[in-house]
Amino acid sequence: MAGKVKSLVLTGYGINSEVETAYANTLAGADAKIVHINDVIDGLVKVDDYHLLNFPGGFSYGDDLGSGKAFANKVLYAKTPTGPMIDHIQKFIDDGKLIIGICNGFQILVKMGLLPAFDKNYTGQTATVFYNDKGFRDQWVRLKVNTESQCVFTRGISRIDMPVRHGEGKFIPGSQEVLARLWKNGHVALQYADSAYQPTQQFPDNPNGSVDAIAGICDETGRVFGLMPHPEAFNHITNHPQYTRLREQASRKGIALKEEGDGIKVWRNAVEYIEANLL
Ligand SMILES: NC(=O)CC[C@H](N)C(=O)O
Repeated sequence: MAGKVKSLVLTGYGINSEVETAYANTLAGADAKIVHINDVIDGLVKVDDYHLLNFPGGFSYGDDLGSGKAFANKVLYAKTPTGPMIDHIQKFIDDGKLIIGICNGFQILVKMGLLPAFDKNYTGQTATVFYNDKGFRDQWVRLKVNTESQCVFTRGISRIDMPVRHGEGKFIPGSQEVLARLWKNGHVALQYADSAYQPTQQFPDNPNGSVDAIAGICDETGRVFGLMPHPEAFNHITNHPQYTRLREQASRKGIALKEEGDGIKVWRNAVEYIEANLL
């Protein structure tokens, strides 16, 4: 293995999860750097120098114009000294690199048109993430992973728990055709699930009313991934609301509970992929 996985965590006005997201990257073995989007636009930092690009959660630009919309437009229309920022992102994807968008980051990717993306066409919005059916939600959710999906970040995971904290997480594809293609092409990666880890439309297991209980999707390469729940917020087993029960169950069985939270697996998968394919 030559060198270390380099991960860029974008921040900007109103983003609030960049430190946790960088920490998750670090736990998974990446070298993470938090960078303000304006430093990328000014050419002080080049996305090209990194392998993994993180769009973290938050309330960018106060959620004005709809969550993520202003930040998305900034990425779409900003010019760096070496050309439009979006061209650098397109090159990043073409070079086989990885992008993850979490919560506000997912909203940004959707509103930029990076997700959903078909036929490697990353322009034009084909879905939205709209107001939750029942207002802002701050809770843990169970997620069923679509093991048929090519998503690199969810490899080897069949179910996972994570918290959500958002008011605009209702994923709505722009048409039935978009929804059908998401399923047919293995783009649906995560669905909100009930206690048997079956996908559900029932509140609060499905916290926002997302169509087909969709909580996360990827593109056709499996290297661009976005999700509403926060994997970075499950970095240690004690984050889990059932932690004491899990600890008792484990001690009854005489097994040691592993310390690391399941959310870190998402970045471990990314790091493993980059080490195998890009270093
Ligand atoms: N935690 C977040 O990233 C929140 C996203 C967005 N501000 C919303 O409320 O929907």
